[in-house]
Amino acid sequence: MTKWIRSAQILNKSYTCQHIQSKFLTLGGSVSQHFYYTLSYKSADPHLLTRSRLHTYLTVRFKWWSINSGTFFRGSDTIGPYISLWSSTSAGHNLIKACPSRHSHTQQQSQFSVVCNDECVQVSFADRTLKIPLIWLRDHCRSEKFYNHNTHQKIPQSGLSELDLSPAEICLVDNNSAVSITWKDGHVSKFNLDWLANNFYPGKLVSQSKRQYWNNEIVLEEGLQTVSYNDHMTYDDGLKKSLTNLVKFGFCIIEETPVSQSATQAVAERISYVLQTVFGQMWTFTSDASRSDTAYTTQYLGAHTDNTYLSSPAGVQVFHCLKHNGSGGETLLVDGFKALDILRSVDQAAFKVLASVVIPHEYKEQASGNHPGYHLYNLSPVVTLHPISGEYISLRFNPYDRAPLNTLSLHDMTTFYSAYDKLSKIISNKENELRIKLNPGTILLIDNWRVLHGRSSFDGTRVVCGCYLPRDEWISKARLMGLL
Ligand SMILES: C[N+](C)(C)CCCC[C@H](N)C(=O)O
Ligand SMILES: O=C(O)CCC(=O)C(=O)O
Repeated sequence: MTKWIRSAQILNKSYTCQHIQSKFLTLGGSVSQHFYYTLSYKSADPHLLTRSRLHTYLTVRFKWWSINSGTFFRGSDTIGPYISLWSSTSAGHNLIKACPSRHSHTQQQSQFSVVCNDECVQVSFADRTLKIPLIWLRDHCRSEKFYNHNTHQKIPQSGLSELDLSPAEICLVDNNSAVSITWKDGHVSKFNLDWLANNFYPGKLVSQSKRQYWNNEIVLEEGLQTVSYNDHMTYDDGLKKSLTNLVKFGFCIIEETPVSQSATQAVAERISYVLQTVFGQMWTFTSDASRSDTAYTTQYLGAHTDNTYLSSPAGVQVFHCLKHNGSGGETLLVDGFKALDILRSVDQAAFKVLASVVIPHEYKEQASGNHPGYHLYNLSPVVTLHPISGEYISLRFNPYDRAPLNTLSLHDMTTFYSAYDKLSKIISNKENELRIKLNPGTILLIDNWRVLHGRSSFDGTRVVCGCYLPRDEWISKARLMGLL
């Protein structure tokens, strides 16, 4: 069992080297003759010491060593802009942060420190600290022995949980931009620190930082961002702007498009292939009651998301109004993630209910003509969150397509209806609703996992075409364009 020397916790106080050495001795450590010490004087971390508080400090060079095994464990003093060392003692966990001796690299480098004990490696950056379990690091080794860089696939290791994963050695390499771990079986794993920051949770909440939640006022203040058909179809920058809007607002508008289903298909296929669903690939609908759905009427449709009865709802819904010679028929849009933010702020318990209970949705249609008949049915939570970051992944909200509720206990039923009603009220609040009249030549693409859509009732002849795009495809396209 490796036990590490631990040092005094140094936070916004001034210490002399003697005090620290005595601290070491009381914690059962021993101090080598090379022991000199410089306190950190530059950091984004408000807890760390600032130059103004520093008086006379010796420079400390230290080596990590294990008391029991007696072997040197080189955590060299070139570790980042400051040095951290700790050990698990009865005194509990203390951590020292200090910048290296004057001989080390400049302070401009990103502020980080790397600390290891026998369970995890702690990487402290200026804005966050990641405690990364050693088993995770071994599992994510990117050496050619355990990872195929041509196929971007792992070469699986078995029995990780039975291995002794306390490292034989750990040190910073590649000009302190990577950490190298030598395992007891002799295998060496190297991890770029930026890669760790980007791939270990609590990870970067990229899409939340790239998303702008909106209500009516915010989105109109921002101004409706549109992209011309020509730009969308001709230039990658045009496509990138469309996808940027889709990521940021959860919808995007393409203008000056030819008024046809084929042009609508071309706009959609610039992003990904078109999904085949019970409504076909490209669909055109009007108020002829030809299908078993309210969309095929002139009635008002409250804001909802589509395909809640599918195990994976369409990622994007595309609408293009080809013709309307009457009144009404405005498209309603609501940012579902803004609505969830509002619910969470006013009633955290209700939010948690909708992120935990599972409810059924269905699509039922009798066989007729060239339709074989359908009964699509799916169980899912109203809200899906990332299990670690808490980031919103999807909102499934369609009061029209809810199937008989048979998934809740009597107690849970009351809390569910109360929570669902609260979310419904937020969604139907006009302050959260954007109304757009889709005229021929304007195509609307909606992130169906985030933004709800509906329409006001209408009269006259109204013909709308569109399609569904798969979630994974458009997200992949946005990721490849650096938008996520
Ligand atoms: C879009 N199109 C008119 C073809 C079909 C509409 C189906 C709507 C269905 N209630 C759902 O939420 O999925
Ligand atoms: O008719 C419209 O504009 C919208 C119809 C709708 O909400 C749907 O097809 O899901």
